[in-house]
Amino acid sequence: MLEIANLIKRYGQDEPVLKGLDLVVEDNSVVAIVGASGAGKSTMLRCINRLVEPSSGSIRLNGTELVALRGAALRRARRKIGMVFQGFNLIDRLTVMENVLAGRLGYVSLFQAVTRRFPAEDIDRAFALMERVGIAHYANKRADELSGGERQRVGVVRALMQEPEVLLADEPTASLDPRTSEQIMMLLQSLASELSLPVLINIHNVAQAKAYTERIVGLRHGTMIFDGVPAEFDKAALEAIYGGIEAPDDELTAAPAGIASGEES
Ligand SMILES: Nc1ncnc2c1ncn2[C@@H]1O[C@H](COP(=O)(O)OP(=O)(O)OP(=O)(O)O)[C@@H](O)[C@H]1O
Repeated sequence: MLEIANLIKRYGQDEPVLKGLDLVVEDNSVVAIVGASGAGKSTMLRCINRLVEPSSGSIRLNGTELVALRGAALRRARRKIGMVFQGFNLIDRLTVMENVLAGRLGYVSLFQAVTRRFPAEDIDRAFALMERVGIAHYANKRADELSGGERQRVGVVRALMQEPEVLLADEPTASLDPRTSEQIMMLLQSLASELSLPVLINIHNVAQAKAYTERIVGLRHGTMIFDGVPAEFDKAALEAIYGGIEAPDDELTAAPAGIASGEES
């Protein structure tokens, strides 16, 4: 379970970008974080994995306070936080398997990492996860030979190799076509329940947030102004969050293509 309490982040002397956020995400729960550009979505995710230092507040992951951690304790805690990125963040010249095994770097010795002698159980786990998301047959392909959707699956598997206790996805579908985006959202949704993980997804596409998550959190200028189930996310909520500027009307109604067939990949 992820528990965020009174999280404040101020960059320099500027007005806080996060103004006292409270959010509890249970295991097995997929939450979409929506909000206009600059609302603080990325800052929130980055505070959780401590790529950004919170100014104050508390972030607890399964009881461990992350905000207080330093040095080796912080490195150990970071292993438990899986991250999926908009741009995939793969190493192009390495194979799929090598990229996936990078998720184990926090667990193996420097010698094992440099000589790429990963334990057999890591290789087994890598194959099992690649099989699960449908990329096992690409294990020896270079990452830059894959399509965007395949690359994002590699990114997801790499995050899962960390044996994370929470999965954070920052605009994971923004570089993908609509159909592939839906497949990745469905995958994240299924993995949350299969692995009993809390999953937080920053996402601009409100229709996808509504279709593939069970809870939507809306940020505006660093304050949470909506927290509810997709059915409650109506035009008024959209207006409140985006100020009527950014999201067109059909954001709420666009029917994702994959839903009708229930397909995932
Ligand atoms: N390193 C930084 N230093 C100073 N200000 C920053 C820094 N990172 C983000 N900000 C500011 O914090 C605010 C929130 O940014 P953030 O990236 O968290 O928003 P966002 O909701 O993720 O936006 P987007 O949807 O465009 O990614 C913005 O005003 C941004 O300019």
